[in-house]
Amino acid sequence: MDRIRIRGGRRLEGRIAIGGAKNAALPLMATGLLTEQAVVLTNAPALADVATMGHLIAQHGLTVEHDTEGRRILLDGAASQFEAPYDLVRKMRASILVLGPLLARYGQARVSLPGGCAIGTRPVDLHLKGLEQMGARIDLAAGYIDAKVEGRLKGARILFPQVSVGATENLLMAAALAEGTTQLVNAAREPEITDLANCLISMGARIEGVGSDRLTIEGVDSLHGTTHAILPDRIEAGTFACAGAITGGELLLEGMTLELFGACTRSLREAGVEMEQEAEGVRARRLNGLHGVDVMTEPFPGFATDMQAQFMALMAVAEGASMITETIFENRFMHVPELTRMGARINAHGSSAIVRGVPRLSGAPVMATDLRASVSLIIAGLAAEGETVVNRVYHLDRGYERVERKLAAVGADIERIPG
Ligand SMILES: CC(=O)N[C@H]1[C@@H](OP(=O)(O)OP(=O)(O)OC[C@H]2O[C@@H](n3ccc(=O)[nH]c3=O)[C@H](O)[C@@H]2O)O[C@H](CO)[C@@H](O)[C@@H]1O
Ligand SMILES: C=C(OP(=O)(O)O)C(=O)O
Repeated sequence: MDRIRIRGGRRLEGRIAIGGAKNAALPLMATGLLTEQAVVLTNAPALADVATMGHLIAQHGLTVEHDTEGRRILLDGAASQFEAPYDLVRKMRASILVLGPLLARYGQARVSLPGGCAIGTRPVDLHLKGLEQMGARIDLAAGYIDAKVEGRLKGARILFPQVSVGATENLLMAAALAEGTTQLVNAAREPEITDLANCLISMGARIEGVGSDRLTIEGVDSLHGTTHAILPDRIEAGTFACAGAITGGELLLEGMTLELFGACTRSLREAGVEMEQEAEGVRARRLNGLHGVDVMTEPFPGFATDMQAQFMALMAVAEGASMITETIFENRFMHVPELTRMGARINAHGSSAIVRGVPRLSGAPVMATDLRASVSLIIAGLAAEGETVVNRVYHLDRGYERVERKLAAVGADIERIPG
C-alpha cells in the first residue's frame, strides 16, 4: 500500500486549483438513476470514491464514462439491475444514495446495509423511515435493505429528528419522482444539498426552499437529462487553508468562495489566518502567530466535522489552548493518538479534546483509519521537524486528488512512496 513521506519545515506559497466536491459528486451521480436520458457532470474530481460510485451505477446497468482528464462524467441509460452489493457498499457508505432513486424510478431496490465505520456507527434509520413514510415496504434481511413500492412513492411530510446530509439527499431524490408533495423539515443545508437540488431542478424537478432547512418537493412524472457543473470542494479547500497556515504560508484556493466555508472562515480567522475573497478564489494567509480557538462541529453553516481533524493539527502548534468538540460522529478522534506521537499535547475525553499548543511537532511514522484523520497527519507533518511517513493512504485517495502533487507544487517537500 502506498505511503506519503513529508519532510517538514517548508513554507507553502502559491495557487492550488480546488477540485469538484466529493460529497456533491456522489449524490449527483445517483441522479443518473432517475432518468434514462444522459446526465453529464462537469468539474468532476478523479477520486477513488467517485470511481466506486461509477462502478456501482454501471453495475445497475447504466453506461458510465468518466473522462478524468476532461473532468467529465456521463451517466446514461436505464437501470436493469437493482442490487447494490456488500462489496461496493462496504468500500463507500455513500452507496446508500442509490436507494431513493432506484425505489422512486423502478419501485424496487436491494442495497447492502452499510454497517459501522471508523468514525462511528452511522445508522441509516432516517433514510429508511422517510422512505417508509412515502409508502415503501422495507425489509432487513441477511445484511440487506429490501425495498419495494406498489406503484409510485407518495409525497409525505417528513420531519427529521436529527439533521442528516445523506437522508436529506436520498429523500430529496426520491421525492422528485413521487406522486404529490413532500416536505422535508429540519433538512440538512450543506452546500452539496443545494448543488443536488439545483441539478434536480435542471432535470425538471420542482423544489422550493433550496438552501433552507425546509424543502418542498412537488413530484413530477419523469425527469430529463442535464449537464451540471459540480461545486468546488469546501473540505479540500479548507484542508489546504490549514496546510498553508501551519507553515506560515499563503495560498490562493482557486475557484473557492468564502460562503461555502460556513463557520470555518470565522474559526480560521480567529486562529490568525486571513481569509479573503478574490476574483479567482479565496486567499488564505497566515498573518503572525497562530492562536488557540475553541470549535464545535455542527451541521452547515456550523463548523464542518470533515474539517475537525485538520483544524486540530493546526491547533497543535497554536499559542494557547483550544477545545475541540465533535457533535456529529461519536468516534472521530482517531487522529489524536497519532498527533500525540508527533509531540502534540492533546487530551481527549468523550466528545471533547483539549489541545495545548506546542512550539514544535516532530516527524514520525503514523497511520490513520479514516480520510480526514489521514490528511490531518500530513498537515502536522508539514510543520514537524524531520520526516513523517503516513501509512495506509488509500483513505486519502478516497477524498483527495493527488494531494502530494498539489502540495509539492506550492513548496512542500512531500512524495508518494508506492507500496
Ligand atoms: C458522502 C457524504 O456526503 N458524506 C458526508 C455526510 O455523511 P452522512 O450523510 O453519512 O452523514 P449524516 O449527516 O447522515 O450524519 C449525521 C449524523 O446523523 C446520524 N444519522 C444519520 C443518518 C441516519 O439515518 N441516522 C442517523 O442517526 C449519523 O450517525 C451522524 O451522527 O455528512 C457528514 C456530516 O456532515 C460528513 O461528515 C460526510 O463527509
Ligand atoms: C466522512 C467522510 O465521508 P463519507 O461520508 O463518504 O465516509 C468525509 O468525507 O470526511
